[in-house]
Amino acid sequence: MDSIIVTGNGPLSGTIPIAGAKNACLTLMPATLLSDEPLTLTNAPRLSDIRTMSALLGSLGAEVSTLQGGQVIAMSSHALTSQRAEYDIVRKMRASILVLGPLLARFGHAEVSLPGGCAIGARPVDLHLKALEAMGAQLDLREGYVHAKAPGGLKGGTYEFPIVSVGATENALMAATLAKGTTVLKNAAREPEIVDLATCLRRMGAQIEGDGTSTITIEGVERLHGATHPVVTDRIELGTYMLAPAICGGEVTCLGGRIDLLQAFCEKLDAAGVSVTETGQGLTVARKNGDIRAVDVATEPFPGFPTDLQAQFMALMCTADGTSTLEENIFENRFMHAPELIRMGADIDVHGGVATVKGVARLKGAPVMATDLRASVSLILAGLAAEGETIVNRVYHLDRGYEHVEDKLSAVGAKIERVSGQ
Ligand SMILES: CC(=O)N[C@H]1[C@@H](OP(=O)(O)OP(=O)(O)OC[C@H]2O[C@@H](n3ccc(=O)[nH]c3=O)[C@H](O)[C@@H]2O)O[C@H](CO)[C@@H](O)[C@@H]1O
Ligand SMILES: C=C(OP(=O)(O)O)C(=O)O
Repeated sequence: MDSIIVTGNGPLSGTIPIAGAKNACLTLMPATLLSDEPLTLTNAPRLSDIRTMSALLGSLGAEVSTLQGGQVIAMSSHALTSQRAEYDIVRKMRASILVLGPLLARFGHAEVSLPGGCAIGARPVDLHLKALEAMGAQLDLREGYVHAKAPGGLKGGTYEFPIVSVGATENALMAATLAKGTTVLKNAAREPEIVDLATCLRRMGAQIEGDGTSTITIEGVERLHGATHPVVTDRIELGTYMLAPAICGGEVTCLGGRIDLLQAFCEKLDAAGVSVTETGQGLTVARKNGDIRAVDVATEPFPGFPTDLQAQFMALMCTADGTSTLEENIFENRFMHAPELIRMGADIDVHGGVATVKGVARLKGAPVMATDLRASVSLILAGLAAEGETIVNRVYHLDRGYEHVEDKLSAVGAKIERVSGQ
């Protein structure tokens, strides 16, 4: 297993290119199942999760080829051989459940393994299923699989999500594009990845209105056609790299970054004493006057502060001036980075969904264990600011969501290297 070794060595300077969004690409790829014509994605990120989704689509008989080093993904589902997503692949990645809606909508039946929980929470898929049932799907859970049928096809319906779910909104949105009649999704997720999916589906001929608001209306069409679509910028990768100069000083421009992708996060950075300037190139980030102030944060669905940046923001708060509270409202177990940050000298107290962080003068390097994707990168950020060497183990979590992290950070002056394990 590979490890990443980070040695804190002062201010950073330069540019970091931000990739296309993992979480957009993972829902855009299953959209290919809705059509027998090719779907091509450009600006795709080069990540292990994307390879897992390619393998899943391949197991269904889709043709998936990657071009330009992985930045272009060309897919075709004209000769699908299976509508069954097997546990062996699904268990590797929860986003696999996103093939359910498209398969059911196009073929009238599908079997998809239930993904199971993961380190950050139980993460049920009940809302995905209820939204599909509102479109007439008949569902049966047997032997760990969802067996879904829609004899005669899905029919438009109205479904109000009891809580905001990104994945359930995506599954329902994709399914509704081929349902007969009108579907209205209420209390829908508003994340930029939902807007990106709707934009791509419209390019494929879907009729969708209201994406980006909490009510999405979809008029079903007979068939969707091929399209080429550029994946939206990864706002979580963007926010992560914006925190690098905030944590160790200097000035970094994140190429392709936009404030509207991360408004709530940028406001918290501003309150903490970090300036963010939007230019034609992207976002330029630097400390305003050297000091970082403690700032309270509560995670919320978009447009609120993203849960996927909570761990990284905690790394910043570890050496802030004062005490901050970080409230996690999306996942029940998303503070696993806290004990590892404590090993690096942080002062953090976790009670239920709230972490209280008292800023310390300096973190100290230590061997630490990555427990999930965003926890992993928070330890790297902490390592950039720490005295001495931090060794982050189990970096396979990191490779799910960050391409070439060591190259991107080295390019702005960080001392970071990957060490291959056996
Ligand atoms: C691949 C992808 O895009 N992943 C993102 C997506 O995950 P994902 O789509 O899985 O997250 P959701 O928005 O669905 O989850 C929000 C909350 O709803 C709960 N829930 C969800 C579905 C359901 O059927 N029942 C239910 O109870 C979840 O357990 C969680 O507590 O949005 C999350 C919230 O922004 C991000 O952290 C993930 O990075
Ligand atoms: C939680 C995340 O991803 P996933 O939903 O794929 O587990 C994430 O990207 O931070």
